[in-house]
Amino acid sequence: MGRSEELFERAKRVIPGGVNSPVRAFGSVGLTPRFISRADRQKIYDADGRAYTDYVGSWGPMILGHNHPVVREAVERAVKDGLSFGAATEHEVEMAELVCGAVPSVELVRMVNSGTEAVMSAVRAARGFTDRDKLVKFAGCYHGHSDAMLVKAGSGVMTAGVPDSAGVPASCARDTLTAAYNDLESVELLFAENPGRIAAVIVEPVAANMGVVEPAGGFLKGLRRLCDENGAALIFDEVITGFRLAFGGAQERYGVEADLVTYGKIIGAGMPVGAYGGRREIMERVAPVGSVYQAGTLSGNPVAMAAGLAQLRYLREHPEVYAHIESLGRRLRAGLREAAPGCAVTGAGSLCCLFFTPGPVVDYTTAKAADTARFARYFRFLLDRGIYTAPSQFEALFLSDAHTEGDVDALAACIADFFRTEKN
Ligand SMILES: Cc1ncc(COP(=O)(O)O)c(C=O)c1O
Ligand SMILES: N[C@H](C=O)CCC(=O)O
Repeated sequence: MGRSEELFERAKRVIPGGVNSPVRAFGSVGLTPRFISRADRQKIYDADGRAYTDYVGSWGPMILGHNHPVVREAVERAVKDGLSFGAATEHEVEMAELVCGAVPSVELVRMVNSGTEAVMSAVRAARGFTDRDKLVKFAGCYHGHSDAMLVKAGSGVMTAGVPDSAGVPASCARDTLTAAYNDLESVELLFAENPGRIAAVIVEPVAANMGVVEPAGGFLKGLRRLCDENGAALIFDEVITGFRLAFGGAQERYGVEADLVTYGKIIGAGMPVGAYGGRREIMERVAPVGSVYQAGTLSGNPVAMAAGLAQLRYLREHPEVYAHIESLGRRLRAGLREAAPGCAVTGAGSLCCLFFTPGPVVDYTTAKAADTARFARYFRFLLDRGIYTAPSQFEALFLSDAHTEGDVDALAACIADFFRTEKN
């Protein structure tokens, strides 16, 4: 038995399913999860000392690659001053100034500890501002695990066999309405059926939790128009896309401004951080200015802020990072189209996905058509050859500045081998 197997057996005795987040359990690919002991640049190393080229990047935060010296040194400096004060710090001011300076629609921003918290709080702010209860989300989009968001959710929920999660009271889910991604008519219909009752429409501007699904031309602008016409707030969940698809995120890339935006992952550089922000008049409803209550003992933690600030400053000062990961994304998608005949290849910038269905994949239903048993065989083939990708069809493949053209060519070549092996 290898060390990962041993650790998994121990873990299962004391942690539900042996993991602290379900997708990590490798359940949908029928394997024992690898326990990771360290990571550097584009490589991660498991407890048995095996090296893998990593295309998960901690699910997005590691846009510069693992263990980047600029981030590591900032953390080391911050740690020397103490781990947490439960009081305001200069780091938080700098972080807020940086985010507001990067994203025109964000006039005020509040730091929290995860993407889940960011979304939950943004939704509360939208409800407080509009004095309405209902919310529109899209099937297959994932916005963390707060009760109201576990309705037709993406990510691990798509493979868990509990599409809407047990334990969510019907009263919490009742106000969550679901529309189809890339289908403006389905949103129009919900507005028509619920006049004056919808507080917000929340969307992943590029859906990256049902595999990767790009917004069709006009979809995001159409959502902007529908929200304006109906007095609802438009919330972009940029937990994955923020500071990844451009420094100003999906809003910059697609030229659409949201009323509220949520962040996580990259702004924490690997530390547990989230944030929500947006128009001043909405964010001024948040306590202590307004009556929408939201708080956090560790929010704006100095060590986490130091890590996030170091990464964001580096990104702001090195636009060539975006040029590099964009070009890697294009190269990988081209390689996959050649390597994987009959499969849909999707993505935007440094997010990519290979769907085991011919596609086109445009929403939850078409994503769900993927052959997950075949995906599991593909995943195992890659893992055996030292390539670590997300252990589920319904996740993204993340590229970082540490990846090279050689890495993505090797990945495409390995996938081509898988397809050849399958034929024989
Ligand atoms: C788009 C999106 N929103 C929200 C979340 C929730 O973030 P967290 O896992 O940090 O709570 C995630 C990822 O998990 C995500 O991908
Ligand atoms: N899709 C999720 C985040 O983006 C995967 C991370 C997790 O659930 O552990």
